Amino acid sequence: MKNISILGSTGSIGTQALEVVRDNPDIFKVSVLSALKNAELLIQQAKAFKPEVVVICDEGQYLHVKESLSPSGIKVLAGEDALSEVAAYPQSDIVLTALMGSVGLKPTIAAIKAGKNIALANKETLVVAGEYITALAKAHQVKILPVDSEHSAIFQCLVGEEQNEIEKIYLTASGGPFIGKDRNFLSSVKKEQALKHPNWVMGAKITIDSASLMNKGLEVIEARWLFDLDVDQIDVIVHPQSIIHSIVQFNDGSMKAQMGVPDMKLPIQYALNYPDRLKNTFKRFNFLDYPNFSFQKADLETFRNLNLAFQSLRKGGNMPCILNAANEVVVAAFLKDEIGFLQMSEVIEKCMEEIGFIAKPQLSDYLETDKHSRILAGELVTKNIN
Ligand SMILES: NC(=O)C1=CN([C@@H]2O[C@H](COP(=O)(O)OP(=O)(O)OC[C@H]3O[C@@H](n4cnc5c(N)ncnc54)[C@H](OP(=O)(O)O)[C@@H]3O)[C@@H](O)[C@H]2O)C=CC1
Ligand SMILES: CC(=O)[C@@H](O)[C@H](O)COP(=O)(O)O
Ligand SMILES: [Mn+2]
Repeated sequence: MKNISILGSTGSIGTQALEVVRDNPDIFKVSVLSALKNAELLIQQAKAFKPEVVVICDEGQYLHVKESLSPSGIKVLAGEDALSEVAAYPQSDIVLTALMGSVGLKPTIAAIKAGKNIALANKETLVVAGEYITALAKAHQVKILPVDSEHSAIFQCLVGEEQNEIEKIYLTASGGPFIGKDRNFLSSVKKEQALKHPNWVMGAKITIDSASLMNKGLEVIEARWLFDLDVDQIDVIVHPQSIIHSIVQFNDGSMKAQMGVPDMKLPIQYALNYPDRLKNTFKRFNFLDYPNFSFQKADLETFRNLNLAFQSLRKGGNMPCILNAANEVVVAAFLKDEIGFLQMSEVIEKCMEEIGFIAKPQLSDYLETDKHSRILAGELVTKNIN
């Protein structure tokens, strides 16, 4: 039996992970669940899956969750710091980081230090501090098992290829809802349009990131650290069907791709039960449903975020951390109709120009950079509103 902690259990990845657990009661048991503010769903999940402890980060809802769960004997903790406490929960074998944003960094560090393997959905952690996290995982001999569909694809392609050299990888991108659109069109798009991802149903933040191609930018940085690649070994190819989840090209030119219908339950299940595959009833791919696969170049002129992410990775140091923090602020602002779609890149670029560059950041530098970039991005958003 594998004991799983799910940080962010009420979100898109968290709820799908619980479906995987529900379908495999002899294999998985839940130790920890957490939510930011969705107390009702957290209570419902706790009653159904009977973890030992739950965290409600919004402290104002602590009493409600505590009272609702008191007959069950489930321990209830509140506040963001409690995430790091439960990430190190002794009974758990693996921590699924399904939190949204750089808030995932500290609990991931706590889990690694406690020797837990990480099923990593929270890509922002590797974007912010990839060098630090991968070195820490190595030092503590813990595995970082990718959940992100593209990285799970690469990871699966690399099984049995440990001795072989990767020439490059291709991360596939759907292109999002605005594929083929120009900047004139993008200047007036609203969140309702941006939230309509063509192939995946996901949380709001990552869905906006997909629409702006920032998601692919974050994934390029995530791949650099997960697979120890040079930035020039990572390419993005737009594949609107999202069937081929990503591709590895080896040094003999041979390419391996992993494919299947878009369904995050598969990479979640693969990470949680790695290295063994589990039989399931997920929808199977049918070639005849897809007579045409297509591929195209990513439009980096129109979708500047992807370019900014590449630039940040080339520059290194705390630059991806600046990019990520600014992006989290502008996406939240766009979701509140406070700024336009194209202005998101403008604010991020300004933060990358103005926040102090640190070539070799320590953990404290990442935390400070995250804070400063958020403040500046917030000011730039406010200036834009007034
Ligand atoms: N959804 C997907 O298909 C994919 C997601 N990912 C990555 O996985 C991560 C999660 O994505 P997704 O599930 O879509 O996101 P959601 O927004 O659907 O869920 C986020 C979860 O984290 C909690 N949460 C959000 N903010 C905070 C915070 N500040 N403090 C504590 N808890 C918080 C939410 O609680 P509450 O519900 O109470 O708000 C919820 O449980 C992201 O990093 C995303 O990029 C990667 C690949 C695919
Ligand atoms: C499901 C998943 O892994 C997402 O990150 C997905 O890749 C988003 O799609 P695009 O960013 O390619 O539009
Ligand atoms: Mn992805």
